[in-house]
Amino acid sequence: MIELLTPTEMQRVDRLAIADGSPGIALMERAGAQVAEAILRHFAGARDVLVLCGSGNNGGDGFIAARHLAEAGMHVRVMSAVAREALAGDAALAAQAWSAPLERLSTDHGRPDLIVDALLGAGLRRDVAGPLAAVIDAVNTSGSPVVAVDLPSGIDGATGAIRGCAIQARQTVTFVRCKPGHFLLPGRELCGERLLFDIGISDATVDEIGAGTFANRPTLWQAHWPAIAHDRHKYDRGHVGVVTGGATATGAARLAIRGAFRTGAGLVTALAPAEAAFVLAPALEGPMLRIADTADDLQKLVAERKISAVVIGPGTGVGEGTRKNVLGILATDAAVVLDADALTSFEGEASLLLAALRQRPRPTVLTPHAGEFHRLFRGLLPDAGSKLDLCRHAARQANAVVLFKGADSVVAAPDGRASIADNAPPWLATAGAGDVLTGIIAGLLAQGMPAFEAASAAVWIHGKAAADFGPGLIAEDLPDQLPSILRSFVRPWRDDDPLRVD
Ligand SMILES: NC(=O)C1=CN([C@@H]2O[C@H](COP(=O)(O)OP(=O)(O)OC[C@H]3O[C@@H](n4cnc5c(N)ncnc54)[C@H](OP(=O)(O)O)[C@@H]3O)[C@@H](O)[C@H]2O)[C@@H](O)CC1
Ligand SMILES: [K+]
Repeated sequence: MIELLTPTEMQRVDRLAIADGSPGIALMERAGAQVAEAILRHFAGARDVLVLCGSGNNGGDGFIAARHLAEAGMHVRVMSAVAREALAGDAALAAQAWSAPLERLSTDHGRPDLIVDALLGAGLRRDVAGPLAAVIDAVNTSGSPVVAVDLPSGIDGATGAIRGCAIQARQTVTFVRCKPGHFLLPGRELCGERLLFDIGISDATVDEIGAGTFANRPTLWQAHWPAIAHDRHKYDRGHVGVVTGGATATGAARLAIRGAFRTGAGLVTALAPAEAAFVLAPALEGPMLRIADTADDLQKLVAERKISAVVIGPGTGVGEGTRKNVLGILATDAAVVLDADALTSFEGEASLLLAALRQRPRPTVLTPHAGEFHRLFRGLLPDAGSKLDLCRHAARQANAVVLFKGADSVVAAPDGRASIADNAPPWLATAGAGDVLTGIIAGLLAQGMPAFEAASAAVWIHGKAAADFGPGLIAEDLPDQLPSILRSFVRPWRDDDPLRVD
């Protein structure tokens, strides 16, 4: 269930399911029943429930949930945005089955134990304003917990944006598949806890849509996890090169080095300017050190040392030197991760970078945070668009995998696939965490994992490492969290494994 469907894709799935013989009202009956079941399970103590129903099918789900909750003994009031006669289709059928009176939608809610938000779901088409906005405001200030049906009203299911104003829910009950708006901020925050229910639409029906957006979960990428065969030596496990800054700026590269090493690269080499050698040498034990003062030196080392993946950017400085080094590295056969200064050095000269990327056949991952993303791609992408849309455009333009970092990190590939992560805790926003991330990506690329999967896996592992550690995390803690996470991806043991001793 890792596909994320936009409201438009969801409507297509809906139509396919109906054409295959599941009547719309049957789907709505199951959706409404699931909402009621979730409420009975999670808000069992609620007595007075207020259900707010909109004019479309989201409201239809609300009428059905109201019926089930009343049958279960709760005291239920229903407010409707329109009169019964003004409802159409399945929503009209659902309202008919609610025999108690309908109140007119107003801000006069009292203080119910629970409010069910069935005002707007996948059919949100414009910004919320006027009386409906006043109702949403009243709900948000009422102090009553809210269960949202499908989406918190006012959240755009495709983008996670607040359209005018939106409900802050305690829990959101959605159906079939989550939507990008459940994962992208601020939508994710307004959903509260997210519950996903099956309403009888088969995976085969969802497959027909050919979704290209996925929740970033191990099931998305674990089939590509690098296998560790016992007959391999360290050279077969990939060689990561990390370009470092000068004598006073080697910390970021050292974090990347540790991330790459812990991720399982067989060899890691610091590629450092001569002035940094005496600072770096005592700080490296397993990783090696080679001197590279120019782009030529870097190219030679990559070829001679058979370096399979290079990180460049953390701490390397913004300017001509880094620009030349990046272009030199991009001309090699190594997989490349471009971060931080490697991206900012092309501000205003993105065409130079894009030209080099477009003719490059090897895997490349760009890892900008929001500031770096907008600086690099300014003027090259549409003015408006969600983080997901912009990241996809950027990946196509750059012919590279783009990882747009943040609390809702998006990874997009040039072929249109994208993943959205939701597992990064707030304390992961700490200096140097991004440097470790570049090392994890390079460590996976060096071991042969494809770029989209490697970047997505690295984001998930990075978030999990931070969540496992907990508050108080500093970037230096992240690499040491990796072994316990990676253990779960090692291939299962076999009884006939010659090296197995238990
Ligand atoms: N997919 C599934 O599998 C299933 C989906 N189901 C459910 O159906 C829901 C989708 O239903 P939907 O398409 O009828 O849209 P919905 O969210 O009710 O909104 C449309 C109404 O809102 C109105 N409206 C729009 N924007 C507005 C605004 N800014 N401010 C004010 N009004 C606004 C719009 O009015 P109009 O634009 O016509 O003026 C129209 O009347 C989905 O979220 C899920 O809950 C389940 O029942 C079964 C299985
Ligand atoms: K809703």
